[in-house]
Parts: sequence; structure tokens; C-alpha cells
Amino acid sequence: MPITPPPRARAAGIRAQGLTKRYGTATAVDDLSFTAAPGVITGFLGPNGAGKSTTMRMLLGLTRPTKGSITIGGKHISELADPSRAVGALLDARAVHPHRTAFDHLLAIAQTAGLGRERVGQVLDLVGLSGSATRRAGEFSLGMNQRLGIATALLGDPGVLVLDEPLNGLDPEGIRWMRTLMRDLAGQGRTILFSSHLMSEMELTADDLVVVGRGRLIAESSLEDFVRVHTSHAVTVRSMELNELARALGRHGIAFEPAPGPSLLVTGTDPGTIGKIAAAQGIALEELARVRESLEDVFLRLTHDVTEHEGHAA
Ligand SMILES: Nc1ncnc2c1ncn2[C@@H]1O[C@H](COP(=O)(O)OP(=O)(O)OP(=O)(O)O)[C@@H](O)[C@H]1O
Repeated sequence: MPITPPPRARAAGIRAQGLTKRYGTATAVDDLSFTAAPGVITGFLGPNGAGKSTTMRMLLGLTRPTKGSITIGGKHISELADPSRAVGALLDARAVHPHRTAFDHLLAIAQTAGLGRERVGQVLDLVGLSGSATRRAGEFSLGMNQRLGIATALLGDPGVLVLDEPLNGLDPEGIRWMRTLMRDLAGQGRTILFSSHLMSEMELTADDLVVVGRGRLIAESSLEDFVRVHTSHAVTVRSMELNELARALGRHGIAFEPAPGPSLLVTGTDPGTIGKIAAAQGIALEELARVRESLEDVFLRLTHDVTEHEGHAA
């Protein structure tokens, strides 16, 4: 069933400016600024405790910032004429009354938001729960609860969706479904901000990334640029004539270091150049391959740096 966001919500992006939240002496979110644009999936990435949920709660007006702001289309959620139609959220999929049926759960929320009964059937259909509408939420698996949470978020047909760890607890089929749904929703011009602590999930789902560690911004860019900028490029080259190869690279001023096996780890150049240098010297190569840090490695290194910095500063 196609669902079309109201035109007024189409262009509403999310913007955090100097957003800060302190609990006593602990800082959960620290001078955080970022944007999430309409029409794309923005991945909010950070290890557990990085401040993602707190940021989302401040966006939804559930937690008051100590300093700074987070707005939807330039407005605080309390200034929006019809917040439930502007923004939908999945925060904690288990926060459902266990004895209520899926239908009644959605109906109660729809009625509070002034939405018609027919919308409940539509969202149940959209998330594939029509067949379980009369089952109690307490009997649901975590994956079904996630679907019910998404149905709740979509009730008001909002232009902005805020999803906290939506892929948690889903099986591979559920993950594929959630990705396709997010892609479709973004394709309709909606703003999607979804959090995860897993780089592997982001890699396959997000267009843009906001990376946080210890409440601070670590990186904000497209996924593509993040990979390009933060991935260190190196080339491994294996040859039985390693000494000759090392001398030839040295003559060209190319940096290298020994690697396991009869191999060198070469930096600052590309495989093509190494191949040409070897060919010119008549050196046979057994292997010539670009080494890429996995995104998981990049993420761990970046967030580790923040932790280290914090540790020294403390
Ligand atoms: N109500 C609160 N009172 C005190 N400290 C809090 C409160 N809410 C969050 N925190 C702390 O703020 C920090 C950020 O928590 P937050 O839940 O926002 O992180 P997160 O990135 O969403 O991580 P997770 O995925 O584990 O939820 C944590 O150190 C957390 O213990």
C-alpha cells in the first residue's frame, strides 16, 4: 500500500545545534551538531552509551536539553502544529502493554492522535501484521514487536521517522524487510534517522552517517565519503624475489614494510604502479592486492580515539 507523506512534511530535516545533555556530572550528549536531510537514510552510529537514545529523546521532546537545540524543519517539536503527523518514532519496541492486542494498541494511539480507525488496518498491513492483529502483544517475538513499533511510528503518516536500533532482534528476513521499508520511506521524501551500534548494519542501510562517541560528534558525512576518507589504503605484494622488489620500490621512493610470508605492505601508491615497477625489473609477482580496513575497524578506531582522549583528559 503506497503511503504518501503530507507535502508540508516533505522538506522537514532534523538539525541539532550545540546539543548538550548532562545528568549530574555525567555528560550524555556533548555539544553535538548535525543534520539529517529529507529523502535519505541517515545512520546514527555509535557504541552503547554514546548518547544516541538521549539525542533522539531530546528530538522528540521527551528529555530537555541542558544546552543547544534539536529541531524538525527549524522548529522544536513543541512548536509543531501537529507533532504526531510530523514525526513518528520507534524508541523501545517492548514498551507495549502485553495484554493488549496489536490492533487495540494501535487504535488507542490513533484515537489519542485524532486518527481514524481505518489507519490502524493500513499500518498493520504495511508492516505485515494483519494476520496477527488480534493477538496480544505479550505473545509477540521481538521481531514482531519491532514491526508493531514501526506500525505505531507510521500511524500519523509522518514526514520524519526516528528509529532507535530498529534492526535489533530481527531475523535476516526481518532485517531485509526493514531495510526495504526504510529505503521506500526515504524515497518518498521522508527524513529517516535510525540508530545502531553496528557498523555492518550501517554499511548496508545508510546513505549518510552521523558517528558519535561519548556524546560527541566523531564524523558526519555520506557513507561513501566516510569510507573513502577514513579507510587507509595499502597494497600487499607477494613475490619470491622480495629483495629485488624492495630495492626497486626503494629506488622509486615508495614506502613499504615487511608483511607475513614473502610479502611487503606498500603504502602511498596503487597496485598498478607497483605492477609496472616489478614488470620493468622482470620481477614475477605472486599476489598484488589492495588492502582495505573494514568499516568496522574504522569505526572502532575512531571511537577508540575518543575514549582514549577522554581517558587522558580525565
Ligand atoms: N536518565 C538518565 N540518567 C542518568 N544517566 C543517563 C540517563 N539516560 C542516559 N544516561 C547516560 O547517558 C549516556 C548515554 O546514554 P544513551 O542511552 O543515550 O546512549 P546510546 O548511544 O543510546 O546507547 P545504548 O545503545 O546503550 O542505549 C550513558 O552513559 C547513559 O548511562
